[in-house]
Amino acid sequence: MLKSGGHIDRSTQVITVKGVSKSFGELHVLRGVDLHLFRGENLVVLGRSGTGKSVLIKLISGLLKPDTGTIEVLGEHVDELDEKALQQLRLKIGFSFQNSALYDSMTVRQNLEFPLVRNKRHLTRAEINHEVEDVADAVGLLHTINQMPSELSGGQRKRIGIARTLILRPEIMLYDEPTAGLDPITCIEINGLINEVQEKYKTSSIIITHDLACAKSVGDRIVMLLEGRFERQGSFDQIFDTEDERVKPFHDYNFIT
Ligand SMILES: Nc1ncnc2c1ncn2[C@@H]1O[C@H](COP(=O)(O)OP(=O)(O)OP(=O)(O)O)[C@@H](O)[C@H]1O
Repeated sequence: MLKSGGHIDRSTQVITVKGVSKSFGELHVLRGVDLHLFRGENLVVLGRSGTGKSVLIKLISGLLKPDTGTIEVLGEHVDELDEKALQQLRLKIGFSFQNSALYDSMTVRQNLEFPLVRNKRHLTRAEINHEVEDVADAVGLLHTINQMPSELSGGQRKRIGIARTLILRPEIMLYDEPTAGLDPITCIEINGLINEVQEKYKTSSIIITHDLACAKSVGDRIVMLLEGRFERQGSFDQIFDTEDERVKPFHDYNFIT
């Protein structure tokens, strides 16, 4: 299904990265990158392994500081915030990371309510139950709520991980390799879920991936990180309509038609 893009507010940028460089010793990972995310948009960041996609996410969430440049998230200059202000800002950002595992000793319900109990202490038990059931339903797994994570499939665990992130109603979602390690059918389901989340929760998202099927399915716009810079941006077809020898093998390798 083609995305309409009708939900995107192009007059508001929820993330603005300007002239950001980041090196580790002699390794120049990002070399003056500019990037923006519009409100309501799904932006895919494509790049080969080791090109700096995770570094970019860490810079946006204030876990790393840039060597040069500025990063604005929801109107705040991330690189100027102290730890307390950063923590407040991070509550508005949902992180779906590859290693954001569920707690094995807790039920699905307990996993989902954990962020609420920790961050929204004024909520009543009834309100917590309502929120938990709402997000479990949104990811299509209300029926698993009393199960243990070990009883779920890999795709179901991923969905519950996303639901746990959604429970704090983040304005921004950052997905790091959402389809990594999943079979093709489950990948399609997760891509569908990312689009449903965008619509239902009005999130603005950055999706980091090297899965082109994922990029094609979820991306309203795609940027490609090449040699420390965003060399290409546009729709999926625009990105790959090139004779650039650094881009073509990427496409061929993924066998996307
Ligand atoms: N804290 C750090 N200290 C030193 N080097 C780092 C640090 N963080 C990242 N790097 C290096 O920066 C480069 C980019 O890393 P990054 O994790 O962003 O890659 P990536 O594009 O996310 O790759 P992958 O798709 O494999 O996860 C790598 O060479 C990595 O070793």
